[in-house]
This record gives sequence, structure tokens and C-alpha cells, in this order.
Amino acid sequence: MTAQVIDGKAVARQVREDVAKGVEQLVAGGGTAPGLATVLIGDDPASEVYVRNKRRSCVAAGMQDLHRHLPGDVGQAEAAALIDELAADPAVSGILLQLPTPAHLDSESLLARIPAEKDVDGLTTANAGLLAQGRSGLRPCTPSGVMALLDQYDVPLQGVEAVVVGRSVLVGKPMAQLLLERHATVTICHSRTRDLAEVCRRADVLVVAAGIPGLVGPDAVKPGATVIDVGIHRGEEGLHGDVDTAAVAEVAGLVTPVPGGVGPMTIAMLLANTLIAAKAQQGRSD
Ligand SMILES: Nc1nc2c(c(=O)[nH]1)N[C@@H](CN(C=O)c1ccc(C(=O)N[C@@H](CCC(=O)O)C(=O)O)cc1)CN2
Repeated sequence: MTAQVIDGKAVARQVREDVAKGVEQLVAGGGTAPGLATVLIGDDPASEVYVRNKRRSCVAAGMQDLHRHLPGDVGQAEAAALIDELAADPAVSGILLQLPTPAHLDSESLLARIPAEKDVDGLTTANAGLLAQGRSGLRPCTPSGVMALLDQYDVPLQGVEAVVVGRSVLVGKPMAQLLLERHATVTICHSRTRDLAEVCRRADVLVVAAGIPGLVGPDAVKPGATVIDVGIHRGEEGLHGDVDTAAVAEVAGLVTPVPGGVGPMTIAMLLANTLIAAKAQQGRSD
């Protein structure tokens, strides 16, 4: 068996095109183009690439690029003041603090200053609480991107066994909640789970977001399962994920590649959230 490979680039392109149409309609109807404020602190090369791509996609979708860059040695108070300024600015529909921030900063307290309605990354405790309670709010981009991929490929979720490997606030926890919301039976695993492969083998849908290169191999996959790899690692032979994709593809039914799987969806869903936020702020939610 060789698994079907999910084309994250194509799905992300479609989402970005739909968002661009939504922006056009908003403006044609007398609204204001959404403004996205990406906040980059320091000069981490990977973060610079991600933020550059976010800004390019934002402009391509017809949104205003309201990017701000702070030096890596900025103090907590100055960084907090910038978030407060953006929070108060009516031109800013969405604020995204690129993570990780430099180690001397308390990123959680910076995130806490972002108003829930401008939290287009879905990372504030307010939006996390709404998700935990199954109420509507802005959802974290990477997990919502995974859900969009699963839907695009008609992967059934109701009643299925879903296993999420990883318990981060950015991916693992919200991922589990989104799957639960769609009536999957969800198990969360992590680095201290006993016999990880045995638990993963139960999964009809296996989402791996552990940040450990090649953690999941074919022994951890049920035949025919859908395997979603959220990991991104830069090695000498290029990018690879948390899953040994080539070997797993011999067992699974559907797999995401790295690159070209979940990664492109993160930026597409950020744009989708920014449009949702802008419409809500302009009283045009539909
Ligand atoms: N505030 C946030 N910080 C971070 C997030 C996030 O969602 N919000 N996620 C990651 C990084 N990230 C976006 O910020 C991100 C990661 C990967 C990709 C992507 O398109 N990956 C491509 C490969 C790109 C490459 O060549 O490097 C792929 O997988 O095909 C986009 C965004 C941490 N920080």
C-alpha cells in the first residue's frame, strides 16, 4: 500500500484565494481592508522567513501590512507598549506576535495584552477558553489548518479514534479540542506516554506535533490511517517532520508531506482569521 499524499500547498492556495475574495467583497460593500500587524522581536532567521511570508500573503490577499519589528534586546515594557498601541489602533484588525520571542521576554504576558477580538493567532487565554468550552472564537492557525486539510480530503471524524502526539498550547491542546468538537474520540500523548507506538496504533487519525524528528515510524501506524505531521526540522538534507514519511506511507492511507503539508495552512488560516476579525470589528459578520 502507498498512501495518498495530501497537497497542503493547493489547499492553502484555495483558502488564500477565498480570503482575497472575501476582502474584495468587504471593501466593495463599504468596509475597510483588514490590517494585520505582525510583530517580530529580534532576528531569528526562521521567524524572519515566516513573518516575511505572512506579510507577503497578507498583501496578496488585499490586506494592509502593518508589520512592526523590535530589536532583540528590547525590554518587556517597551514590547508591551507596542502591543498596547496596536490594540488601541482601529486600523489594526489582527495582532500576531511571532514566537518564539527572545528568552528574556515573558511572551505569555505579551500575548495577554492582545484583545481577544484581535488575537488572530488564537493564542490568548480568552480564545483558548472559548475553544475549550466549544464556543465560537478565533482558533489557533496550525490546528485549524489541519482541520481544513482533513475536511478537504473528506476524512471522517465523528466517532473515530484520533490520537494527538504533543500537548503544546500552539498545536497539541487546541488540536485535541478541535477534533473533540467534531466528535472524534481523542487521546493526547506526550514524551512521557508509556508505549507511545501502541497508543498511536489505535488511531484512525494520528496528528504528530511533538517537535521530535522522525518520532513516528510505521510501527506506530494503523493500516489505512490518516497521518498528519506538524513537525518541521531543518536537517542537512532539507526539511523533514516528526514522522518518517516514506516508511509510514507504506502503511497509512493518507499522509501529509513536510514541506508542503500543514506548514502552508498556518499562514492561510492566519489570513482567514484576520478577515473574520476585521468583519466582526466592522459589524459585518455573516
Ligand atoms: N505566533 C506564532 N508563532 C509561530 C507559529 C504560529 O502559528 N504563530 N507557528 C510556527 C511557525 N510558523 C508560523 O509562524 C510557520 C511554520 C511553517 C510554515 C510553512 O509554511 N512551512 C513550509 C516550509 C517553509 C520553509 O521552507 O521553511 C512547509 O511546511 O511546507 C509557515 C509558518 C512557530 N511560530
